[in-house]
Amino acid sequence: MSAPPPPEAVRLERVSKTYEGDQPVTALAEVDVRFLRGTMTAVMGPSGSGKSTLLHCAAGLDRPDSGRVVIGSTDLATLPEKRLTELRRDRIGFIFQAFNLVGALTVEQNILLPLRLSGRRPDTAWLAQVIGRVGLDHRLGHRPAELSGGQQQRVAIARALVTRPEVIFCDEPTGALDTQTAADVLALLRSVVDHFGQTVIMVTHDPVAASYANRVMVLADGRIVQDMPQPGVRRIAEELAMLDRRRRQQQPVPAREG
Ligand SMILES: Nc1ncnc2c1ncn2[C@@H]1O[C@H](COP(=O)(O)OP(=O)(O)OP(=O)(O)O)[C@@H](O)[C@H]1O
Repeated sequence: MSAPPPPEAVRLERVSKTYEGDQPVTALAEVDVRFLRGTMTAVMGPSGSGKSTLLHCAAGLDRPDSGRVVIGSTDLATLPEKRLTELRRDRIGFIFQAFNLVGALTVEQNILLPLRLSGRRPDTAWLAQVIGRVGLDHRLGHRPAELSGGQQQRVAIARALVTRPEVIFCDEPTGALDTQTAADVLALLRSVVDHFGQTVIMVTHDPVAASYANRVMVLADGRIVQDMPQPGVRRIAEELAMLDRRRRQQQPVPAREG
């Protein structure tokens, strides 16, 4: 019998990343973190604190200098480039601020693209469920340019869900949207966690967006300095303001314990 899957969808163990150059920058410094299955985590922190680097290393888009990234039971360091590409295609979903839809394809073709690229047939029942959930039933034949920003982001979410990925990485998924549309998209992401048991890891600057998450992590200078279970908007805003004050006074920010 094979071992049961680990409770976490993604695990980072002492992950470090330095960008070399005239003045090397340590973007991540021995980051240890686990993201449990069926949860939504917001990753926050000031500009340059390492959020995108963490997301890219965790998603296998970039390799850390040291430490391990494990998705499910797969240690990414053990995979050659081709297998890593396949893993990203088959087991991970991406939702970015720029929707990255293909303009020449219809909504339906965009949603099905990841399956086409991996030569897999769509599971029609699942596809119908995903399209229904994102509310795009009546838009399948349209091209992205004919849709609003919120609708385009819904297409990107459906495209990220169609392969039933183990984890969905989002980078400012609501950055380009107005308040109401952002709220709709966040509620949708929340519902895919609650209804489909997906794992969502979302980088955001917005305390309101972060308040949809089960957990909010704050990075500063490449380290996790705060890790809060279900904080409200007010607590998140206070933490960020305190961090900002400390940075302006050039006080060191203590790393979280544990
Ligand atoms: N390709 C690169 N070459 C050199 N330095 C880089 C590179 N990418 C990122 N950095 C540096 O690493 C640090 C962390 O960058 P990162 O993009 O992860 O931060 P971030 O928290 O996502 O910032 P933002 O909120 O502004 O997007 C920053 O100091 C940045 O300047």
